Amino acid sequence: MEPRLTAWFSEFSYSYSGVVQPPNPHWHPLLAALRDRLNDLYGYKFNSLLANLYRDGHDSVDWHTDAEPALGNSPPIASISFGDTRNFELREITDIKTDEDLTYCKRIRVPLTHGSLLLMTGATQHDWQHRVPKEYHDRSARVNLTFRLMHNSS
Ligand SMILES: O=C(O)CCC(=O)C(=O)O
Ligand SMILES: [Fe+2]
Repeated sequence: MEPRLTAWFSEFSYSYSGVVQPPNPHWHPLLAALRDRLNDLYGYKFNSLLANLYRDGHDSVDWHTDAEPALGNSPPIASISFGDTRNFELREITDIKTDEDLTYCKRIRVPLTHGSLLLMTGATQHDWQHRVPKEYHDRSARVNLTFRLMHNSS
């Protein structure tokens, strides 16, 4: 699923892909300021953050949806990137069940550059999977902040 390093900030715990992140309410002031700014801008109530460090081009996260029950239906996720550019890929999984069928599904590739903000809302987590694939070119470190809205402890 991933080689990458992660840190979790939330009053709630978070379980995904067999990983359990315990509650960690010790927000760094800069991260809390970013969270509050996003909430002011978009009217969401982001209360949690999964921070990801891709150390180089060998770090990655495989195809997944962020559809944990504690995120509720149609979860909003705001993703801010710093450091080296990495490709963020989406593939549509509507009505598709097998890996074989996924060969010909609709795909989108977005290079996420330093300072970029990507918002995933609506049915994105229901209808699409996403990943950050390994790169075969040299890549230096990239930090990605995914702000999430947890409804209860999972
Ligand atoms: O690194 C990214 O841009 C995406 C990270 C991601 O999908 C996740 O942490 O759930
Ligand atoms: Fe994700």
